[in-house]
Amino acid sequence: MPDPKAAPVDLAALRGEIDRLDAEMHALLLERGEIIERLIAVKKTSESGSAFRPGRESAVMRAIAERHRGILPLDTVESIWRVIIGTFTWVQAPYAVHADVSGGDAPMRDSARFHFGFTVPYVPHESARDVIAAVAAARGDLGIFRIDQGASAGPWWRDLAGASAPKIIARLPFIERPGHPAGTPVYVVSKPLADAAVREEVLFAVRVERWRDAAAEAVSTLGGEIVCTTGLAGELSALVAVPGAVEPRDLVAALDASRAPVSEIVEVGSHAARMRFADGAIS
Ligand SMILES: O=C(O)C(=O)C[C@]1(C(=O)O)C=C[C@@H](O)C=C1
Repeated sequence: MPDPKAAPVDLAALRGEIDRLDAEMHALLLERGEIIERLIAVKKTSESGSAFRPGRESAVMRAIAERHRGILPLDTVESIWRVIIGTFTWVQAPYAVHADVSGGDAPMRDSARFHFGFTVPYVPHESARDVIAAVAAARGDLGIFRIDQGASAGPWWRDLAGASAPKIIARLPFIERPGHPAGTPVYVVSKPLADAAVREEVLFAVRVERWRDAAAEAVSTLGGEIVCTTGLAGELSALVAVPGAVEPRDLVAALDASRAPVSEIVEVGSHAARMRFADGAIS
C-alpha cells in the first residue's frame, strides 16, 4: 500500500487514489451484505422477527472508538457505522423506529437518523407510553424516548412489566461524550429479545412504600442508580439500574435495609455497560 504521507504527486493522481479507495470501500460493503445474507439463515431472524443484537452492536462500537485515529472526527466514523449496522439490521428484518417527540421532534429525529440511518422509517408519537404501545402492537419495531422524561410523563416504566410487554434493550448513544452530535440519552425498547438481550446493566421497576434518601445510597453501594422516580398512590415507583451480577433479592434487601420497603419489583429490561469517551480513551 502506498504511504499516504509521501509527497503528493498531483491532483489527478491523488483523486485516482481516492477513487481506488472508494471502490474498495464499496466492494467491502457489498461483501458485508453477502455475509449478512448468510447470517440471516444462521440467526433464524424471520422466526423471532428482530435482528437487533444490542450487545454485539455495543462491542462493535467500542472497537471502532478504540482503534480510531487520524483527521476524521469520531462523530463521523461512529455515524457511518451506526448507519451501516442499523441498515443491515433492517435488511435482515424490516422495522420502524417509533419516537416520543413530546420534548421536541428535532433531538429525537437526530437520534433516530444518527443511530439507525435514513432507510429505517421514523414514526413520531406524543409520549413514551404511546411509543411503548406502538412497539407492543408491531412485530419487530423499535421505540426510542428520552431517559429523562420529567415527572409529568408518569411511571412509563411500568408499561414494560409483564413477560410479553416491550423491554428496554439499549441505552444510546453507545459511546457517551460531551458534545455528541446526537447525544440525547435515550432508551431503546423492543419486544423481549430473550437470549439475545445483553445483561451488563439490568433495569427494574420497583415500588417502595415510602421514600428515604438512604435508598439512593443503598442502590449506589450495589453499583447501581435510581434512573427515574414518580409518586404513585401514597407509594413511590422507581426505575432502578443495577449491574447484571446484582440479583433482585440483593436489591430488595438493600432497599429494605435503608427503610424503603419494597412492595413490588419487576424486571423491565437490560442493556450493555455504558461507555464514556474522554481524552481519546474509552472507560
Ligand atoms: O451480528 C449480528 O447478529 C448481525 O446481525 C450483524 C449486525 C451488523 O451489521 O454488524 C447487525 C445487527 C445486529 O444488531 C448486530 C450486528
